[in-house]
Amino acid sequence: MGKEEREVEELYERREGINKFRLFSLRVFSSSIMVGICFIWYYRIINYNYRLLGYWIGMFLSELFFGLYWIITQSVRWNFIRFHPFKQRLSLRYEKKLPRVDIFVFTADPKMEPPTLVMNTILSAMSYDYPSQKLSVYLSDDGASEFTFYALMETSNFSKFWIPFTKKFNIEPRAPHVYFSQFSSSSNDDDTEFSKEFLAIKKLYEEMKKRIESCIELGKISEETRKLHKGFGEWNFNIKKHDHHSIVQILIDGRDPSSVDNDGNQLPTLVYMSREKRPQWHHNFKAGALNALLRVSSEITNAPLILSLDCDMYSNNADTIREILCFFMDETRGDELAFVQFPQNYDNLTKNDMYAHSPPAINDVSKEKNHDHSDNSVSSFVRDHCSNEYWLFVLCFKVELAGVGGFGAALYCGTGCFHRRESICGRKYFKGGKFDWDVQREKNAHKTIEDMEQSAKIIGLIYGCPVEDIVTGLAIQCRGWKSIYYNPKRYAFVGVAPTTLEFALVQYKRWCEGLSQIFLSKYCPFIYGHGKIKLGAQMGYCIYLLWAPLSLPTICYTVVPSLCLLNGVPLFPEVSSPWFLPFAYCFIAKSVYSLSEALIHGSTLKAWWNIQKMWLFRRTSAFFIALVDIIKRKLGLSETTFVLTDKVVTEDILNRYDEEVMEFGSSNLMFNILSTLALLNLFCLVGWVKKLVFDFDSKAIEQMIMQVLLCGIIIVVNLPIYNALFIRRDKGSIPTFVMVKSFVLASILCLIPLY
Ligand SMILES: O=c1ccn([C@@H]2O[C@H](COP(=O)(O)OP(=O)(O)O[C@H]3O[C@H](CO)[C@@H](O)[C@H](O)[C@H]3O)[C@@H](O)[C@H]2O)c(=O)[nH]1
Ligand SMILES: [Mn+2]
Repeated sequence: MGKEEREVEELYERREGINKFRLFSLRVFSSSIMVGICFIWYYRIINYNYRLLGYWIGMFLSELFFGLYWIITQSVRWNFIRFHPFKQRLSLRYEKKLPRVDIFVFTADPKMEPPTLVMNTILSAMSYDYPSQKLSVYLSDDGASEFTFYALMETSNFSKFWIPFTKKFNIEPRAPHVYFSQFSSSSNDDDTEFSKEFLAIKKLYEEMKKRIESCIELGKISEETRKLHKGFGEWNFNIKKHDHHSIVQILIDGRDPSSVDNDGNQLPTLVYMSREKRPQWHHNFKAGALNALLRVSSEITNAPLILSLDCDMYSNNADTIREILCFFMDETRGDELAFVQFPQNYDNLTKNDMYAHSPPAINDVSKEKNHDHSDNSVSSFVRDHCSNEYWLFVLCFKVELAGVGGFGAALYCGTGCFHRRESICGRKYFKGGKFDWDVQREKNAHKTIEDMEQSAKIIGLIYGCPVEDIVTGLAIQCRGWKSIYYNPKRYAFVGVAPTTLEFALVQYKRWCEGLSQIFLSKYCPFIYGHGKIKLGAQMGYCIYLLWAPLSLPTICYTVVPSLCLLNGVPLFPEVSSPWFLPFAYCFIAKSVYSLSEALIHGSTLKAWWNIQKMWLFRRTSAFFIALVDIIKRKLGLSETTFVLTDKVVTEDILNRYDEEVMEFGSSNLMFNILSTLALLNLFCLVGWVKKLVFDFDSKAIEQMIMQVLLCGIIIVVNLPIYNALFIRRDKGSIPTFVMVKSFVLASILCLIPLY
């Protein structure tokens, strides 16, 4: 048994005992919450309130929705699968037969996504620890920017130095910018071979960066530079971002024996593409770009495996391709696998992850003892019915994604995903269909670069794949394929998370909108997936697809109890009543456990708090606006948009981000909603206290205690908003007219009589 296999074995043994006990106690706990929920429903029904019919219905529907949603989220909590690749076995058995891999990188705007950022991703992709002649990197540029093309040309030259350097010294990560910022100097031993080469390559990189940046600053590319590559000729025509012909430029031809790096090794193929766009055609955003690259790459390299990456997602582990091949080439289960999705990780998170981009990850290995190494496959596949993170069910992304993965139906999330070309291009899976990794390139063997560029431009008008990432993944699964969610200890890909609250919410709004569209379309997992994927997986999908309607009960719960508090109407049982117990139990049990698990996993109290806070903000603002937009689109009043996440911000904003001060400095409608809700709750609690001072009534306190607590918690969650409204004076505070609007709105809501 090799070292890596032994390690896995040991981990399994250690967990065995704990696991059984934990599984049992988790089931008991889950059931107890379910009982609590049923009591809450029952309480609400028997306490029918005809005087406040509207509010009563609101509360009842909210509690019903929360309860049902909770059941749906349970589907993914018992069913984890851990995957373990055995790279040594792979190399021993298949080193000669490794398949070719095409890597797609997407960029859309040279201002919001600076070319140097994109080039770091490209360079990390070019230097995978994998035979270069089997690797091709494609850049799709939806910005149709000459600067991006120029940057790619510079990159193709720099890669001749960079790739051999990374491989010779086996460095990580292989994105030069990140690498140099992590290892700023090699000062201690100044004349080793490494430090000499380190300094030389660093200098080369910095020079290249300077050339690219000064060119962008200048706003044009000099005539001398333009002479260096025929590709610049494409920009001799009138090119606008959304109105231009198709551009395909092969910067490095992997077949050409003279395309070698400084050590004489073959370079990977490198291609620039900007698909044709016309104002009258819908370009379908990133999905359109992906389809265009599918067609272009099928003409040029046609590799059986595809990795798609956002421009800011650099590769953080040079072994990743070999690891996922252990799954794809697995002798027993490999043939049914369509894609392997990695989680999104970020390297610009603050200490307590202020915007809750990345909840705690699954990082332990536990399982039942039914794993099987005896089949001697190149990967091991372990079913695991619970995980430490079970309790983080205050909507922990990674638990849920891993849980859906447990049904063999991991979601395709758009980036950091390896696809089998066949499956993404629409083929159905059929049992026993053996797959040939050795697809020949002979189709193109005798073509010149020019021929290939020409034919690649005209291929494929057909939209084989539906527009959305998630829906594409679902469709693939419904064609019989399986997928894996793989979360290795060392991050495979690392990207840039939004650094302002606005962008953080805008991103969620876009996701939420797309996801709900799926639910309402013919792709609704319960209908489309019926009989094709497991019920658990259908429910797993719906955890996300139901985000938009989730906004309504949440808003109801932040508004109605508080307004009723102000008007002296009790909505919940009083403390001395036995009905108080289920409410208190559900709330406290969930919070205490999620908190303690977060702490056990090395997360901070503040980080846990930030997760709770951000989910309230997302649900009440982003998801609500998304819901409104969905309804508008259904009525034909608006169109789908894709608001790109800005990857650069001013220094001012960055400083506040590093200090974990929330950034509101914009008049986005979402901030209106957030501050209105915050003020409303403040007014209600203050109004109630005022009444109490004038007219003390201990019965009223007892009846209202739950509403007071709820209102109080909402106020505490909203502290950063009051701060941004009244105290802060920097550019990140809430603009005055947003404040005035919210103030007026909250006051009106408070003044309306309940009945
Ligand atoms: O018309 C477009 C719009 C976007 N992109 C690219 O798509 C990627 C994602 O865009 P970004 O603004 O960074 O959005 P995020 O919210 O960070 O992206 C997440 O959400 C998207 C779906 O909403 C997924 O496609 C992404 O993979 C996922 O990382 C970037 O590389 C863009 O260059 C295009 O190529 N063309
Ligand atoms: Mn992004």
